[in-house]
Amino acid sequence: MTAQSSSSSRCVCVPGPVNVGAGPSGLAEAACLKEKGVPSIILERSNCIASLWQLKTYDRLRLHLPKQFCELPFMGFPTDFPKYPSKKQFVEYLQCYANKFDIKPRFNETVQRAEFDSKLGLWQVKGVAGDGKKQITEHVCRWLIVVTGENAEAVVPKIEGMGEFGGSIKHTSLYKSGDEYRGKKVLVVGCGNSGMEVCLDLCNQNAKPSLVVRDTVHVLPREMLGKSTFGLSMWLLKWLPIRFVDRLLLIVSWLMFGDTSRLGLDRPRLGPLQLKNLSGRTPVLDVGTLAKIKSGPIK
Ligand SMILES: NC(=O)C1=CN([C@@H]2O[C@H](COP(=O)(O)OP(=O)(O)OC[C@H]3O[C@@H](n4cnc5c(N)ncnc54)[C@H](OP(=O)(O)O)[C@@H]3O)[C@@H](O)[C@H]2O)C=CC1
Ligand SMILES: O=C(O)C(=O)Cc1c[nH]c2ccccc12
Repeated sequence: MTAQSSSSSRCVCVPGPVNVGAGPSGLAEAACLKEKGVPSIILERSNCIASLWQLKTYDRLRLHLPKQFCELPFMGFPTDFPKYPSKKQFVEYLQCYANKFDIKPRFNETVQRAEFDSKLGLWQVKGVAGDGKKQITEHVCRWLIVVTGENAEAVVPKIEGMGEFGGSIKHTSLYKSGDEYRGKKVLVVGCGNSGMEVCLDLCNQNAKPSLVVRDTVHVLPREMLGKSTFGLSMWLLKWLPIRFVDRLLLIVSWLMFGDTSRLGLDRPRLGPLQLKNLSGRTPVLDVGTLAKIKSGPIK
């Protein structure tokens, strides 16, 4: 026990790895370990699995890639799910997955610190649970696996005049639907997959969105010739060099969209797949936004 009466602390030895994060990757990895007979625990700061999906995404979200590319090991999506499952379906799938592999994360426990003792060859992982009455658990283990994802923290840029701005400013992680913006003018900052889709949603709910684009961007159709652009790209990469596949993607995109720079969307010099490989920047998969930019409702 610590000196403070408002907090308690204990130490537990974990026979296998400690995983931080109960998102899709954390669940997949815990299931793989279980299949090999390795016990592990998951510490999750939120109160549910896949918290980003459940709590911080907009209503109209669907997978952008066909379901066969998004399934976790040892368990496919139900056959009656559509090609591009909805957020609700994806979460339902993850819940079934956790049940099937009997994965029970320790919810509401935030990892605050992890230190490796090189003499003992052990990690000491500090998990803090509870609001007022803090329960501190020091997990001692040989392996620590951080599975906290790429997009867990919202980034809100500091923009001059933000403080004096009379309207509301919202990060996409808090955006649910364009319903509350009906009839209003909305400036969407950022033209990644979220920004582009939020614009479309706003437009469909009769708001008046304008999109800020600060840099170049590759917008590709979600499907080409009836095949998913992602699937087609991966298949072509088996036979052709990446530069050639990029060429093909850009030619088909040009045939489908025309010259996107006429809409204010200049393309990077590198092709979409090369850019993804070199910088991690993901191409935007269009689900109807470009047509609305072209026809006028999105500025
Ligand atoms: N259905 C699906 O499967 C979906 C998947 N996603 C995925 O989720 C991940 C996160 O996507 P997303 O939320 O779009 O975030 P991203 O990081 O992909 O995009 C953020 C965008 O905001 C721009 N930006 C950042 N700061 C500023 C600023 N101060 N002024 C102007 N522009 C700015 C960035 O520009 P710059 O490039 O210049 O930095 C970039 O274009 C991605 O991997 C995406 O593919 C997202 C939505 C739907
Ligand atoms: O949506 C994402 O986050 C992706 O990673 C999608 C993606 C990665 N590489 C690609 C190549 C072609 C089309 C989509 C993708």
